[in-house]
Amino acid sequence: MKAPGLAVRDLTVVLGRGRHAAHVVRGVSWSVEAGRTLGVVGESGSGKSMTVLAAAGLVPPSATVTGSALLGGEDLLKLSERELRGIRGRRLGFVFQEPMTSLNPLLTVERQMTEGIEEHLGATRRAARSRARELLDSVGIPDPDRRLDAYPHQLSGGMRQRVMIAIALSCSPDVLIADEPTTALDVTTQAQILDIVRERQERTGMAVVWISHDLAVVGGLADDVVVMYGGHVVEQAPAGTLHGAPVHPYTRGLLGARPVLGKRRDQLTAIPGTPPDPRALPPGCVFFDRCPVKEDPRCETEVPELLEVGTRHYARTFCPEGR
Ligand SMILES: Nc1ncnc2c1ncn2[C@@H]1O[C@H](COP(=O)(O)OP(=O)(O)OP(=O)(O)O)[C@@H](O)[C@H]1O
Repeated sequence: MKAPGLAVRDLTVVLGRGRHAAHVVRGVSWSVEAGRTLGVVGESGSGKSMTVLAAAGLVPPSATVTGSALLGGEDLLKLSERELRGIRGRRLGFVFQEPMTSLNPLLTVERQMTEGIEEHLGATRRAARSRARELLDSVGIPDPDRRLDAYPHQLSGGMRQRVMIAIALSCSPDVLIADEPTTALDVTTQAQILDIVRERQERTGMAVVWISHDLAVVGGLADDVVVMYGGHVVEQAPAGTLHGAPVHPYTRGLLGARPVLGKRRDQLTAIPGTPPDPRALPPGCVFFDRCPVKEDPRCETEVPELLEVGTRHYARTFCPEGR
């Protein structure tokens, strides 16, 4: 049977209440099928992480979440915490940017890896250790037996991230959620980690949601890309379309800010200004303050809808460019 993908539908996350409520995810819909990769890009604070955390029931207690998050036919938002615990780590694997915050510094690599394998797959301690050894080997960790007995601080950053990936893959999840997993790593380790995920995906048909602030990284590995800004999806398209024919002024800005050969990152022209405060969103287009176009009288007063602008291509703007 084909493994199920993940779909979020009209997902909204509000943190806090009343006048100070922060609207951090606003009616977000996307889906990723088995064997496919969805890239989610946007600047820091655009709501990328909160969307997937909400889908997995990992939001702060002050959060109100509405909409749905379907894993196969099952709406994760309707499940109890206990049911979700059985799904996280087993059917949904997570890898975060900084493994030091996700790994427990007091437990050996072995313990952190075998816990989930024992709990979710019902393996014995011995079988779990053997599986953990295989997994470390499969993510390119040399001398896995020695690493199993190590504590996280005894490993390099790249190795810790490989351990995180091994843990995320340990129960063969239907969906891997990779939240900026390679941002802190050198380019060679980044490429190796992308390869590990891709190879696993080809073998098992796992769906992948790859979150990044870097459109160039995501463009190279995703089938489809969602661009988020101020809690909204502002553009969504197959990766090739998004790179070749972006229409939202924000996406066009992001692509302009992409590093090019021979240019250092700090020489790039970033989009001037800062993203909106989710506690005080503008009444019109969420990108209004920073938009170099804003030529439609509605830009300042009306929130544009996400409309179809091409084949499987959607944009939320009154000022589509480059068409
Ligand atoms: N635990 C929290 N408590 C309060 N506010 C939060 C919490 N986590 C995130 N936020 C806020 O929610 C908004 C969306 O954050 P989110 O982490 O989803 O953004 P992001 O696009 O993933 O950014 P980054 O790339 O920095 O992770 C931001 O304004 C952030 O400040």
